[in-house]
Amino acid sequence: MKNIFISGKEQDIPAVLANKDRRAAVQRRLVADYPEMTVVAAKLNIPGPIKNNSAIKEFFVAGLYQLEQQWLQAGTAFYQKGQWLEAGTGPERFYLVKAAAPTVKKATTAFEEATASNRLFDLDVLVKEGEQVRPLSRADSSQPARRCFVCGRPAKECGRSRRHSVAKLQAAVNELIVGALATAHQSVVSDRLVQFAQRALLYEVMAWPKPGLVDPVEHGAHPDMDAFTFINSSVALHRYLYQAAEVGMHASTADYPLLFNELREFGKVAEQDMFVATKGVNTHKGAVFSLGVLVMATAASWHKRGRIDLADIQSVVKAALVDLVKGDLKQQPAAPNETAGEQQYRKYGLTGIRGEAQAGYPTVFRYGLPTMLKTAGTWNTRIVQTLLALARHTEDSTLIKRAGDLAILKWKDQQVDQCLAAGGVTTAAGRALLNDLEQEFTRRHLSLGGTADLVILTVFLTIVKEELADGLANE
Ligand SMILES: CC(C)(COP(=O)(O)OP(=O)(O)OC[C@H]1O[C@@H](n2cnc3c(N)ncnc32)[C@H](O[C@H]2O[C@H](COP(=O)(O)OP(=O)(O)OP(=O)(O)O)[C@@H](O)[C@H]2O)[C@@H]1O)[C@@H](O)C(=O)NCCC(=O)NCCS
Ligand SMILES: Nc1ncnc2[nH]cnc12
Repeated sequence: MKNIFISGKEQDIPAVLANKDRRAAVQRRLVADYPEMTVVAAKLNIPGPIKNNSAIKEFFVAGLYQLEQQWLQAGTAFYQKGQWLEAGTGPERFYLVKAAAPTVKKATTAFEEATASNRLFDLDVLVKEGEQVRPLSRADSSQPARRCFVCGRPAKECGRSRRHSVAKLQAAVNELIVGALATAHQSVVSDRLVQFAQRALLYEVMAWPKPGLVDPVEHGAHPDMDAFTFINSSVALHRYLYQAAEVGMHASTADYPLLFNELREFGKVAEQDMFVATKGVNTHKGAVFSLGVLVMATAASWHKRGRIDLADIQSVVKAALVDLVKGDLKQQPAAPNETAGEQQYRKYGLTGIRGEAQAGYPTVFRYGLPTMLKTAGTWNTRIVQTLLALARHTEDSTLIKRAGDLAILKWKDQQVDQCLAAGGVTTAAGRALLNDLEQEFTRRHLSLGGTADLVILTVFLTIVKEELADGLANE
């Protein structure tokens, strides 16, 4: 296990005593200046000479975030009134809370007792007694005394008798902080994956020109939606994307097909959320499925490896979807509300999005990602160039459905080849061809809806690689 105590500046007794005086002065001033509020002084009990470093500071801030959530949820008004995060003597923060001191004390004690690592917090609730300011004790409100985080006996007993060596105390604190930070990192990574996924949804619709797709300039191939419909849809998927990240992040089993079944139930609700947000228009049906799968797989892979590894993310997808085609698509007579994907499987044997997904999105990994990673310039340039690369290699079931004929794939490939040969979006000649093609798709009511989903997945993985790969390694 990592040892957090290898860094940090050792403190001597005079430094600790001087800090105690400084704290007492601040507390006296706050209590005098804000008589209508209760003052809370937050610090940590860190035994030994090292009392602050980046891990200790991060632990302190993450813990107090939980305390603040607790107050917010209880409807308790509060605000911060100064903090010393960098102090060598340990991080400290002061709060003003709009509630009676005994009520605040109950809440802070509950926080200190909520988890093993929260026992390291020392939250003083200050009251005025005559001219003196003193912290309320747990005994004042008949609450159980603080317990030692090494042996569970009353902490005062262990402290007075110096029952445990500094090395032993530090080892216990180390274990608590390392464990708590690993949990905090999980929720930071989940939050970031959700942000990346929503950025991917929004970046894709922003890029222009995109033949057969909605962009901010034109949406002739999709008259029932525009860029604003996509904003509504992307925002509505927030809760689902977080659920997808959490399913992967807390995977207690490598039974990935089971995780996929769990995700799919959330996905069905998300699809309904999307239809409510778009007033019945299908903006992101394919993306709900595919982006949910990738967010879950990225979280599960990070949880397993403690770092970002694109090849491993792909193998988690393959493991999770191992039975998708067999389970979803069966050769059977046409059903009344058959989807385009089901119909194309029955008529042509095409496995569509399910086949692509089950194989671990090979089109994204083989064509999308390499193009996006090597294309320089703005996101617009990278996305449109990637759209072309993906379109060239995708059997887009939305395109086939709109054309009603498989021959459309050959025509699409020829058009894309011409654009790419002219440099795609990176040259004036390529852009002219792209503009013409956008008009042609509109005129013929053709769509590249399935390819758009693969663009979204590629943007997501690119952001994961470029913004998460080097940060937040889960040590
Ligand atoms: C597995 C599902 C995706 C379900 O598939 P389903 O059988 O319901 O539908 P499919 O027809 O197979 O395709 C679904 C969407 O997948 C996208 N897609 C198609 N081909 C590919 C491909 N090769 N690679 C990647 N993605 C692909 C495509 O989505 C885009 O197109 C949408 C616009 O198309 P459309 O709705 O047809 O709209 P219009 O053409 O405008 O309609 P008309 O005007 O003609 O009426 C756009 O939204 C893009 O996203 C396909 O649409 C999954 O949904 C599923 O499992 N469903 C079952 C329920 C469930 O479990 N849901 C939860 C999922 S976690
Ligand atoms: N920009 C877009 N236009 C049409 N369908 C899409 N599905 C996902 N993105 C899309």
